[in-house]
Amino acid sequence: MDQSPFEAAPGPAPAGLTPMMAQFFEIKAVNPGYLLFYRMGDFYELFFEDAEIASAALGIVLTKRGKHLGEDIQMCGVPIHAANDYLNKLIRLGHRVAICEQMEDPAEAKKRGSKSVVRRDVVRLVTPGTLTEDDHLDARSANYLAALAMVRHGETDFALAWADISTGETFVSDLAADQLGDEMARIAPAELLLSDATRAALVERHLFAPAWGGIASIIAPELADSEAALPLLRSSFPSEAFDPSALSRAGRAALGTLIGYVGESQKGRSAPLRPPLINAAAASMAIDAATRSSLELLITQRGQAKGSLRQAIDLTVTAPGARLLATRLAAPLRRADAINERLDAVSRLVEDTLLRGRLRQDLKSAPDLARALSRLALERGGPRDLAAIGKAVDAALELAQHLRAQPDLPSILDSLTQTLGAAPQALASELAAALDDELPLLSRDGGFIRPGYDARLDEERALGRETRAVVAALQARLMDETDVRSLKIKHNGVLGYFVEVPAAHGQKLLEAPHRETFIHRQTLANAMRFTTTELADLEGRIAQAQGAALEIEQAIFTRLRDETLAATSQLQGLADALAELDVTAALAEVSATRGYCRPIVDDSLAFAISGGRHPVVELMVKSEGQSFVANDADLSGSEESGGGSLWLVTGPNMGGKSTFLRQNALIAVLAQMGCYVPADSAHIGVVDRLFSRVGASDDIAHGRSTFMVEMVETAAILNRATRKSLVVLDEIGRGTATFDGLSIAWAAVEALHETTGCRALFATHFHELTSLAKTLSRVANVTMKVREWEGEVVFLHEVGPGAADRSYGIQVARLAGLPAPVIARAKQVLDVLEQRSAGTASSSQKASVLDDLPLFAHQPPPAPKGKDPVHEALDAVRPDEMTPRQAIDALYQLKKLRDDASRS
Ligand SMILES: Nc1ncnc2c1ncn2[C@@H]1O[C@H](COP(=O)(O)OP(=O)(O)OP(=O)(O)O)[C@@H](O)[C@H]1O
Repeated sequence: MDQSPFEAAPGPAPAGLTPMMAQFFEIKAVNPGYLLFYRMGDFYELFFEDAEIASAALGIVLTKRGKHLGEDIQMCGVPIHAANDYLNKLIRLGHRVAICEQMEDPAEAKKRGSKSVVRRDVVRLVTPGTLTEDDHLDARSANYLAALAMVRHGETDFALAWADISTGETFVSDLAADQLGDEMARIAPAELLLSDATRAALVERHLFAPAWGGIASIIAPELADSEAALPLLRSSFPSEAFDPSALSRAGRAALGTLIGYVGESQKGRSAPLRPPLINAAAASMAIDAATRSSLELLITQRGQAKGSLRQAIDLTVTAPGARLLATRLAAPLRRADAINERLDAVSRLVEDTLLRGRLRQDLKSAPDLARALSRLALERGGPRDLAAIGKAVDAALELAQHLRAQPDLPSILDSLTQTLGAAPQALASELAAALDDELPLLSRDGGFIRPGYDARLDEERALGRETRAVVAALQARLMDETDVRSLKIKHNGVLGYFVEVPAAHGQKLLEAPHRETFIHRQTLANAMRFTTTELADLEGRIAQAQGAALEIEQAIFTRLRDETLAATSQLQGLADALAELDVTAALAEVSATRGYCRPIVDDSLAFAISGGRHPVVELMVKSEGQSFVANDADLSGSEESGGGSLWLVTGPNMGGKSTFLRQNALIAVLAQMGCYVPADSAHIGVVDRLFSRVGASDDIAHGRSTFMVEMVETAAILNRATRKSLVVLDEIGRGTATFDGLSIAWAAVEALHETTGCRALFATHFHELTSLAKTLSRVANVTMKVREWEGEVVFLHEVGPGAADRSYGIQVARLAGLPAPVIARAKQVLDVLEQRSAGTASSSQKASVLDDLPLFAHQPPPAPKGKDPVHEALDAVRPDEMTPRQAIDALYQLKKLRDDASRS
């Protein structure tokens, strides 16, 4: 884990150093934990250990530069023009970088004396959570910096503040200890700030997830002081809409930490953070980390986007739209009215294909307004960012026009129309008038202001052009005077303007009379270069005109940037509206083109899906030219009946159990994020918490076996699920001995039914469990149907009532390519085992088949039914009739019986 610059006090620089090294050490000391990119001319150079780390990480050469305390100084460097790529690589590898620039022209430094060092300072700390450049960011994902604070006494233990400084979105939420993991999984920050004390407390309470270690930055405790945070928060969010004193102490501390860190990393430039949204988490469906991973909402369990729900339904056409879609997918709503409002908007665009198409077409031309704005605010933006803002405003106005022409828009579309229609047209017109068609990335490159926009600029440019014409005239004159037809006036970065003649003519210019005019500069193999006083003078004038033009352009850029930033909050609102319209239209597109239906969402305990499909597997199966088999599910219940229903799903491996389980959980997620669902019809009572454990895997890296993981997760479900929750569980208890597993599964089903009353799907290979349907009123058995054909098993992927009588594991093993002799032997063993459990195998049969298999031969017999011997002995005890001696004997006898029983 890295330290941040807040932690260590600057140490003294070692004595006997060159002035430059002294400067290096001084700067390095105030930025511990960062690789120092030390600007030297056209390079960033790294020294000592930084150089070793960077050269290894970047695969660049490690060299030496001078000595320090008798040892070689290790050094490596990256050229300025490629620095962004290298920076990107280092950040991705988990390093943090301090960018140290030259703060003055080397000529200035020289004026102070030949030994004086160019002034340098760190202008920016680059960390995973504080990135803003497009090169460093995934356009379609948010990049959150989070800060976690803890107060020991108070109503809430923890608070989390998080922000994406590339867009300005800011949030703060009070959290109870058991919500921490869920929220961190939802937000998935790139960097987490917390104090050492907070980390220690989390570790002690087993709340510090191992994955957080890789993103944590430890900050000094002062930074997390809730009282010191108040004035900082007031000055950072002057808007009246936000009152920091309304936050909890932990909330203030978390947000204060975040703001302080952002300020420090940006070295005084202020990120355009928006007034924070408070406690937004409470409005969304709780989904814990294991459920997110099991359902593969944003990425698959292998960490890939391909195959995730997000990828399947993301038809957005803009990057901000894609980010919002991911955010909504990660946080489905839990208020029926809010969900229905979203569904109304989607529904309108599902019905109106023409409008949807037109909106999506226009949205395509809307650039990433929020990120452009953020870069401008952080003084990292260029002409292209200004142009992007102008284009986004134009697109917004166009979109508003289409929408305005529609009668009776649903409330969300109506308010989007208002916001889009109010886009600052004057600003966009100004930007369009000022900015040329082709734009450089950086304003310092100049040449981005349209001719005709600024009279003074045009004048300077004309002057530049004129002087260039004068250069051409001078070339013609010199040609005549020297009679060298091949004489040319050229320009390069080193010499500036110069006269060049082929080597054969060089001598001529070195001699009288030309040597009066031509001053020799350079001799090359086949050319000779000269200058003249007139040319030097002209060069000065050209440079001056260029400099003057650039200065005017820079001033115009600054003015346009300031005008744009003055509209920051309006533009941020506009960015939101564009993203929301994109998401709404994209969800409508998915819904309309894939045959999804609008779900009925209310506050009941309904969960009735007819013809449900898995949104991702369906695409996959169809791409292979097959059809997906739709299945119904009905887990509906009511308060009066004691809660929702529980379906026990049995069926062979590969029969489609996992797909069926997951598809129902995904349908709930889609419905509550405000999307249509892959089904013929769906009625869903809002799910407050969703739990899914399908396809549990080992967590060996963290020292937990499959079984342990499964039990920890089952415990979390049984402790946290409510009547309004949806629980989807696959094969609980399979990771341990059969009877243990069965009993745990049995008890879990009973608890879900009797205590929790949630809606649940429970897949199992323990066929014994299906008898629970006889005793528990809201438990029903369903099975994945299969057909046997010529000894082969055919999976129908169809859910029907009833329980499976066998698992077809051996058939699946054969499909998987297990060698024929192993399959044949397995069949033999299975036959005997089945007969034995049915009590029909003869002892000679058992002996002949199983003797070769010690593993099976020694399997313990099932525990005898009826009372256990300890209970029987206890029943027989008559304490009133016993002598003390007999009582002691009886006690010893009981202990022995107990020990015997536990051994057998
Ligand atoms: N409803 C369906 N329609 C068409 N194909 C399906 C359907 N359900 C599942 N499949 C196909 O069957 C494969 C196996 O499904 P799934 O993983 O759900 O089986 P399973 O019963 O959970 O198996 P296991 O118990 O081994 O985990 C899927 O990858 C998919 O290709």
